[in-house]
Amino acid sequence: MTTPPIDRIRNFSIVAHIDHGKSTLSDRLIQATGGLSQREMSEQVLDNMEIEQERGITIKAQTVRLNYTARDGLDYVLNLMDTPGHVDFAYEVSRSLAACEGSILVVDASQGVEAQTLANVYQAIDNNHEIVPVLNKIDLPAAEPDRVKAQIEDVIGIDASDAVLASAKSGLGIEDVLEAVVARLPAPKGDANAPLKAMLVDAWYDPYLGVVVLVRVFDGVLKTGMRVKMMRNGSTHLIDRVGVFLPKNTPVDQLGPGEVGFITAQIKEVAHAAVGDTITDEKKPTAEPLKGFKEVQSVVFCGLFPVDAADFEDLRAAIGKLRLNDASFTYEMESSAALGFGFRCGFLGLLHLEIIQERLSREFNLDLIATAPSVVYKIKQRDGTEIDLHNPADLPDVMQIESIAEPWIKATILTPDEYLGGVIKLCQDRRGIQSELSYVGSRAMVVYELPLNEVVFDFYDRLKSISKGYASFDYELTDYREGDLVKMSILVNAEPVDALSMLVHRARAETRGRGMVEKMKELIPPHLFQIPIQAAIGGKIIARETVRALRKDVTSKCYGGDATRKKKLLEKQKAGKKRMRQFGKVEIPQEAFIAALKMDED
Ligand SMILES: Nc1nc2c(ncn2[C@@H]2O[C@H](COP(=O)(O)OP(=O)(O)OP(=O)(O)O)[C@@H](O)[C@H]2O)c(=O)[nH]1
Repeated sequence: MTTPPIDRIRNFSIVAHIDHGKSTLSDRLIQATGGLSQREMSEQVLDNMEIEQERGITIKAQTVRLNYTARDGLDYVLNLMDTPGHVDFAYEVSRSLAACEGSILVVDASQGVEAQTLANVYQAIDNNHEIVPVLNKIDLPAAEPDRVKAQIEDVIGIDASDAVLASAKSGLGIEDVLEAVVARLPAPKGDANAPLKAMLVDAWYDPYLGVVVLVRVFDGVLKTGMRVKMMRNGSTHLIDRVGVFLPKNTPVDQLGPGEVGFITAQIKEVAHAAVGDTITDEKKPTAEPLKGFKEVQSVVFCGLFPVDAADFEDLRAAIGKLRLNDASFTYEMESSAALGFGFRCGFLGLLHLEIIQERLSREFNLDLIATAPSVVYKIKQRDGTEIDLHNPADLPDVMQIESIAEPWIKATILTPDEYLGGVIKLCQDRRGIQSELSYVGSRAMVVYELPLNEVVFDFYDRLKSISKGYASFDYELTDYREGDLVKMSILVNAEPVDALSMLVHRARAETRGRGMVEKMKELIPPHLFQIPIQAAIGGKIIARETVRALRKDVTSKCYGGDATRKKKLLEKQKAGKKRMRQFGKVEIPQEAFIAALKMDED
């Protein structure tokens, strides 16, 4: 395969809200350009991780090279860069966008513009992208292309008069999309004779190829046998393979300016290939790296402990494996008085946390207890030092603390008008400060400043239930603000359960404390003695419930002497016990840890 002339290359990504049809459209584009047979089409190609398919969301950016003969009779190479749709992976989105010259904006013609559409399309505009709006799902009776066109112009401020009408499902308008990419998106620019300058767009571990690095070449040429240097960490590597995805990986001789493809270079760990880094020729390096490299930082932390302490080594191995393929996930060992040995893990956001947790239990068969998710607090101490606190259990003595600051976000929520009241109440309850309220057709758009701490627990679930699933939500971190934050402990039978301690705002402590002890009361089974459950700030009890004493004997239900039935019940009880945790004299079921953190606030 030879290098295409640069003016016949188009690099583009697709930005869309979840469910508006990005994956279906991508598959159609691949099919229409001959990359896939009908049979291969039956499985969506770009979303290839099991959880991605189940949840229908895209996590890792992938890319495909499409060979397209346009209506002008010329052959083009179109590189479609897939981007993750969720805010947790915003940095990966921004790198993918920086590797392209244009975007297709997919909007569901029956739904219209959503919060994530806005966030993603503004990012594309910031990257100077030319944007082709595509109204998808026009096969639906509820499709209103004219209204949605007007909405795109109103809200986003881009010309939508020549938006492409398409149905990724029926295949309608797919060729128009390809023609629009060729005609309306600019070709890349670059100098083949300049020193190599390529962007590391993504990296992942492949069981056959090892660490695979997705690159976009800006200047110069990448070839097998070259020694390259990662400009940021200074490491050098011998390139042993250069290729493109068609979508199957296919070797090529070289990648020139404007091209997108992959390399392998016997890199040991994905963590050694930092997204956003500049790759150059070791012998003839470029003078300046590409700008905008950013270290990805964990935003949400939580502890993960095996339910059965004997599984600790398995957990260590599983976490190590996941980390091989996900450099944005961090961990270190942690020990808890209540839960024994486990790991303190850092995530990009809540969805990322849930995905990792789910993979650990599903792919590695581990029963885990997750502690309350926590954000990173900045603590100023009286002696003038500052610390970043990842774990509420490590909070220094109050006497040493000068102030505590917490991260705040700017949240954009779009909701049908009838749920606006509920949405506003939720934001107010979570210490939100309203900064904008406007209408986009019949939908309201509210922008709130919110403490991230109030969002990490169950904000998203609450928002979905208040709006019957119709509200959409997006956020970005803005700043750190000092707050009146206190550490709340939960005591079960007078013993603090460290895994449940958390920092809360003083004004919210009582509500949250009461919610937690009520939930715990429902979930802790009666024992032979009564069990007080308390929430406390320092020595002060702010909420209390009691689990009444009861003799628990499951076999009392079977009168008569059926010995096998009795034995079965006892076995069941034993299996149930394995999912319990012993705290002093009290056993707490695993679900209680998660449920205690979810609040009903109606
Ligand atoms: N009626 C109709 N349904 C469509 C069309 N395109 C996609 N869908 C359906 O809409 C749903 C979402 O489509 P996806 O392609 O998975 O959406 P997505 O935007 O990739 O979602 P993420 O991967 O989460 O970003 C699926 O059930 C599709 O079958 C279309 O043109 N018409």
